[in-house]
Amino acid sequence: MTSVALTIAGSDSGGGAGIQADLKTFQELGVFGTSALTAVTAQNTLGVHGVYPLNASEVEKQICAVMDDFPVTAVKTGMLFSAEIIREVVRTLKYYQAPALIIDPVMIAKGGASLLQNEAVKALKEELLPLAAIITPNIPEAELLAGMKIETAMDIEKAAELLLEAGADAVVMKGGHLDNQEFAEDLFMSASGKKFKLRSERIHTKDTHGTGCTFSAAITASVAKGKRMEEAVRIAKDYIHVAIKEGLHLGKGHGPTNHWAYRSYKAEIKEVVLLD
Ligand SMILES: Nc1ncnc2c1ncn2[C@@H]1O[C@H](COP(=O)(O)OP(=O)(O)OP(=O)(O)O)[C@@H](O)[C@H]1O
Ligand SMILES: Cc1ncc(COP(=O)(O)O)c(N)n1
Repeated sequence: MTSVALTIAGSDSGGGAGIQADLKTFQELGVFGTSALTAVTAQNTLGVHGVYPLNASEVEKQICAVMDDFPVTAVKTGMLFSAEIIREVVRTLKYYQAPALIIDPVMIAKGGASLLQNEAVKALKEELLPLAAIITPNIPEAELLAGMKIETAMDIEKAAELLLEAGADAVVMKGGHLDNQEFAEDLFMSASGKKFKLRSERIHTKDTHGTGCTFSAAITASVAKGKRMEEAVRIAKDYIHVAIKEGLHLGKGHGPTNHWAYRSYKAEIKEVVLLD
C-alpha cells in the first residue's frame, strides 16, 4: 500500500526549503506527499523577501481535508510562524490522534529572517513538543527550546536531555551549524535510552539552503513507511549527505540541495558512533 505523509510548513518560492523541499524528499523516498501551508514566503537563494502567514483556521482546514481523506502515517511540522497556528495544529492533530509527529522547530532562515515569532517559542515547547515522536533542532533552536547556552559536547547532551524531559520521544541535535569541523555530526537520543552520533564528512559548500527541512522530511518519509526511528535517522543522514554533496549550484546565494542524487546512490550508511 502507498504510504502517505503530511507536511505542515511554509512555502519557499525558491524551492529549496519548506513545503517544496519536503514534498521532493517524500517523492524521492517513495512516499505520497500531502501538505498544509502555514505561510507563503517570497524567497530565493539570497534570502527571504516577504512572509505572508495564513490564518490559523485556514491551516486547520487544510489539515482536516487531508486527514479526513488519506491514510496518513507520519506528520511533519516545519515553519509554523505564530503561537495561534501552533495551537491550532496541536488541537487538530490531537483531534485526529495523528500518527508519528516529526517536529523541525524552524525559527530563523539561514539569511537571518525570522520564520517563528518570538512569543511562539513557548507554545512550541510547551504544547507541540510533548506530541513529538522526534524533534530535530539545530544548535541555536535547541538553545532557545532548552533555555541554555550550548558550547560543548556536554551541553549538547544536556540540552537533548531537557528536550526529552519536556516530552519528546526522541531528539536529533543537528551539528550542521558547528563550523570548522571535519565532520557533520548529529546526536540522537531517545527517551527509551538509545544514544548515538551520526557522523559524515563535512562538505565545504555554501549550498545548504533547506538542509534541515530535507533531513526531517527524510525521517518523516521513512517513519511513514513503518521504519523504526533509529533506521529513519540513518537513512535521512545518507539522503541529506548526498543531496549536499551533489549540489546543483543554483542561484546567486545559498543554493538548494540535489534531491535526484539519492536515486543513483548506493547505500553507504554514515558512521554511527554508539555512546554509553
Ligand atoms: N556542510 C555539511 N556537510 C555535510 N552535512 C551537513 C552539512 N551541513 C549540514 N549537514 C547535515 O545536514 C543535516 C541538517 O543540519 P543543519 O544543521 O544544516 O540543519 P538546519 O540548520 O536546521 O538547516 P536549515 O538551516 O536548512 O533549517 C544534518 O544531518 C547536518 O549534519
Ligand atoms: C518556508 C521555509 N521553511 C524553512 C526554512 C529554513 O531553511 P533555511 O534555514 O535553509 O533557510 C526556510 N528558509 N523557509
